[in-house]
Parts: sequence; C-alpha cells; structure tokens
Amino acid sequence: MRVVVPFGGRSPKTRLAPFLDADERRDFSLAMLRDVLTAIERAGGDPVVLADAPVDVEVPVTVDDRPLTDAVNDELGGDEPVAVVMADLALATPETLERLFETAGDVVAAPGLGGGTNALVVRHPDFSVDYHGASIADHRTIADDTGASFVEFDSMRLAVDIDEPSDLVEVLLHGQERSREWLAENGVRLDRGDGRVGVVRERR
Ligand SMILES: Nc1nc2c(ncn2[C@@H]2O[C@H](COP(=O)(O)OP(=O)(O)OP(=O)(O)O)[C@@H](O)[C@H]2O)c(=O)[nH]1
Ligand SMILES: C[C@H](OP(=O)(O)O)C(=O)O
Repeated sequence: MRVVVPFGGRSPKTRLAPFLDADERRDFSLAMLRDVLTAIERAGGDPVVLADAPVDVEVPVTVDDRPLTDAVNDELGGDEPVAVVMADLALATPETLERLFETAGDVVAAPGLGGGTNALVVRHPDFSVDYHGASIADHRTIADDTGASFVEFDSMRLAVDIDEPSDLVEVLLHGQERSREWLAENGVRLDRGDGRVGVVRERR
C-alpha cells in the first residue's frame, strides 16, 4: 500500500522548544521520520514523504508547501487505498503498522492522545481529511457524511505522537531505535522522581 508520510521540516516540533533548540528539533524530527519510514517498509508499505521543503531520505519525496490538510487531500481520491502515517510516531513498530494496514474499513483511523489523527487508511474515493483541533472527531463526521465506514484503530503505539516534552518519556521507554538513541546521545534522561516520570536534560 502507498503510505504518505507528512513531514513539516521547515520549523518542526515547536512545542519541544522548552527542551530542544531549533537545530536539535530538526535533527530529532528527522530521526523520528527515519524510524517511521523503516517501520512502514518492514510492515510491507511503500512510503512516500510529503514535505513542505526538500528532505534527505531514501524514499521518494513530494514537496508541497501548502497547509497540511490541502497537501494530504491532494494524495487522496484515487481508486487505490492510501495510508497516511504521521512522521512523529516514534513508537510505531512494523507489527502495529501491519495490523493497521490490514484492518478492514473504508476509513481506519488511529487516534492520537489529545484529539488528533495519527494514522489513517483510506479506501473510499470521497473521503477527505481536515487536520488540527479534534481531527479524529471531524474525520468520523466526514466519513459518516460521505457514506464511508469508519473504524477506530486501538493502539498505544500509534496514539502517542511526540509533541510536548512529556511525550519524550514515552520515546525513552518505548521508542524505536534512532529516536531513542538521539535522545540518549543528547543527554535527555528519565526523571524518575517521586511523582509522575518526566525527562531532564544533562548538558555537556
Ligand atoms: N507536509 C506537511 N507536513 C506537516 C506540516 N505541518 C506538520 N506536518 C507534519 O504533520 C504531522 C503532525 O504535525 P504536528 O505535530 O501537528 O506539527 P509539528 O509541526 O510537527 O509540531 P508543532 O510545531 O509542535 O505543532 C507531523 O508528521 C509533521 O511533520 C505541513 O505544513 N506540511
Ligand atoms: C495534524 C494534527 O496533529 P496534532 O497537532 O494533533 O499533533 C492532527 O492530528 O489533526
């Protein structure tokens, strides 16, 4: 299956700014992108990066600097199924993605914590996306209005997209190779304290 991986490479991961500077956010977001591409390939998918600027990866890249929703909608609408998998799913494994790709439904959606839509499989030509805000609810409504069946995919690994510093805890505990190693090499460690586990940065 063709798998579109949106990647905003111009100014990625601004919500991690309290923790990582702009160059580090670019490097870390590339490590996550490469982990996601590897997992998709191992799951049997054919990844294509849909980026807002050129990016150096070993799969085809389409550059489209329109807003995310417009760029993704241009990839939908054909007769063949298409998946959309976000580039910041640092916990995604080949096994989870294979299960996602094999789940039946006109629209199969993996919700993100906080209301987003972290991954989609689209098998209906009239379905379109509308990202941001509580997009998982909007995508259910769009599917209903289109007459497409909507199936929610239940997965911890696909629910965690890496937006906020607290999400880095999940990467250190469950992340794929490059993302987890990038954090470790850059001094990001678990803070096991007394309460909820957090992250700290050891500056060298
Ligand atoms: N092609 C494309 N992808 C985008 C764009 N904005 C975000 N993305 C990608 O869409 C997915 C979800 O992105 P977000 O977490 O909403 O945004 P972000 O830019 O990564 O992070 P923030 O700056 O913290 O909002 C990630 O895979 C991003 O790389 C865009 O304008 N164009
Ligand atoms: C693109 C957006 O991602 P979030 O901002 O929720 O990470 C969404 O999934 O609608």
